[in-house]
Amino acid sequence: MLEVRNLTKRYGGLSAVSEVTTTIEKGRIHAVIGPNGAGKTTFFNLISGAQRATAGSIVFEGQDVTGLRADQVARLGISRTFQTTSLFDMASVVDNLIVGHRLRTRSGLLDVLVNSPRLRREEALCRQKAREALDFVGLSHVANRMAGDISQEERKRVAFALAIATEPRLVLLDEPAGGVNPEETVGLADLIRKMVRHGLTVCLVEHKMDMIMSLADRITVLNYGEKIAEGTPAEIRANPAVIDAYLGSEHADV
Ligand SMILES: Nc1ncnc2c1ncn2[C@@H]1O[C@H](COP(=O)(O)OP(=O)(O)OP(=O)(O)O)[C@@H](O)[C@H]1O
Repeated sequence: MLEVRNLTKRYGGLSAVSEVTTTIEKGRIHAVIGPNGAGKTTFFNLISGAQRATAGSIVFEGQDVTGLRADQVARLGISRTFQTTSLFDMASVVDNLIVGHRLRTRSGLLDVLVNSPRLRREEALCRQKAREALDFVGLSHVANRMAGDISQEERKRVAFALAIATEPRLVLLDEPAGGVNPEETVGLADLIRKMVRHGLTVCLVEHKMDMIMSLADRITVLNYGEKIAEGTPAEIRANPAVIDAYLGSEHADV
């Protein structure tokens, strides 16, 4: 589904991502792990079009998407979440979703000024999509709550809803279980499995090893921007290069 070849991002002398080649298979859960500063977020930024690669290529469903802008990548069917979810705290959860969705739809300023039929159609569609997405992530009951009043775990679920509201085929989740307790982590892992059952492909960055090891079909390990290992959770757990990389960091819990 996604073919990444020799992907590289350099900042002056530092390679945040260096010659990374990997394939994300359709209908799977693919995890990207690595110690702090390994290049995981930069890798996501490159795929989602938030940053431009210095070298290498990214091909999504046969189409070269290298160098496309984030909105173009989103329209082609790749969406993402961020480590921290920025919401409008004084607006309702459902309105946050509508705004998030509208940012990726097509009405221009002119449509807004003349309240065009297209705008009204899009508004109705956005509201429906927002409701569907909230229902999917199990948040219908907080739809009308102010976003500032919901829990960290519910914010994580809103992030998922924002990502799926645009009907992507590939979703990139950046630390989907960051800052939530173990019980909530299990709930979020279940939600990720549900996304895959509904036809989505998921790639995630996460520090919580228990979650990754039970959830991922395949794991790519980055260290100092380079891919040092790739395989099933069992293969990764037994890989000496991975153990070395983690022992040299604060995360010695592979
Ligand atoms: N805009 C930038 N300018 C310069 N260096 C950067 C920039 N963004 C990231 N880096 C560097 O690139 C490397 C990779 O950073 P990145 O944030 O991708 O790592 P990460 O694996 O996501 O880390 P973490 O697990 O802490 O989120 C780090 O050394 C970081 O300092």
